[in-house]
Amino acid sequence: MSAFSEKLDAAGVASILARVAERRPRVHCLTNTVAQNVTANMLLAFGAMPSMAGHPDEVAAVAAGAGAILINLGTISPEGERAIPKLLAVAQEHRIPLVLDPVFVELSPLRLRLVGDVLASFDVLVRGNATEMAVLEPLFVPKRDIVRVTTGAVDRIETEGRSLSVAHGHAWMTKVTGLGCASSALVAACRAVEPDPMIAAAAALTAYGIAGEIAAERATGPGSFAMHLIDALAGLDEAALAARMS
Ligand SMILES: Nc1ncnc2c1ncn2[C@@H]1O[C@H](COP(=O)(O)OP(=O)(O)OP(=O)(O)O)[C@@H](O)[C@H]1O
Ligand SMILES: Cc1ncsc1CCO
Ligand SMILES: [Mg+2]
Repeated sequence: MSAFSEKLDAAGVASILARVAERRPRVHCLTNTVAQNVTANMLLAFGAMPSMAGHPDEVAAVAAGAGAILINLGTISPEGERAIPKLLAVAQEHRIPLVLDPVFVELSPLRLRLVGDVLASFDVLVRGNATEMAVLEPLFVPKRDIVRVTTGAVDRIETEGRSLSVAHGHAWMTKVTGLGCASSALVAACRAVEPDPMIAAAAALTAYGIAGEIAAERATGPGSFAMHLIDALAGLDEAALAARMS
């Protein structure tokens, strides 16, 4: 069956951003040591609230009140490995949506096993780059209803029978570490306020990509781009979205 291709307009993106700004959802992030800071700052610029606790004996308590949970395997440690089943249990118990970022799953059997554990869980969306998502293709075959988000020059958002694409962003987004990890956190923030995970992912990546385009016009290289990206995301409004989505 061919996927029905959908489109989200500026008003649709703006309404999800407005919900984030109004409800300020907390996104609990079990994420890597490289991307923690940029992820937390990007969530704040977006109007969401980051929490990054990772101790396996407290992570369930901290995550229990979150609007969404992000699991990122980038620098997975033995402690992080112990925290993952706690997060899956709390997500299940409190019906908290999950976003999985399978960083470098192509590099180790441990990561592939952990991805399998997370995919067996309730309401999970996967966001990775093209290499990561290609490696996971066999795991998705029996679970076609999982929402799969593959980022790159054009982001593809897919699930059984539906697809969306987002063609915004700038190549400098690949020259600052952790900006993919931060995109997964923004998807989680939108998922916290939007029940349709496909629309949530499209809104987050459209806003992020347009902020990237605005930042690139103000920056002189990857370093200043990172700073301007945070500012542009914080200043995004419906007029700026509409001007670049037409
Ligand atoms: N060539 C490009 N042009 C425009 N935008 C891009 C390009 N490549 C990536 N992006 C954007 O950059 C963001 C991060 O995507 P990317 O696929 O680079 O993540 P990643 O590989 O997981 O990154 P990292 O591992 O460094 O965190 C996405 O919002 C995506 O749309
Ligand atoms: C460089 C790097 N190594 C592990 S996680 C990470 C951040 C980008 O995914
Ligand atoms: Mg990545």
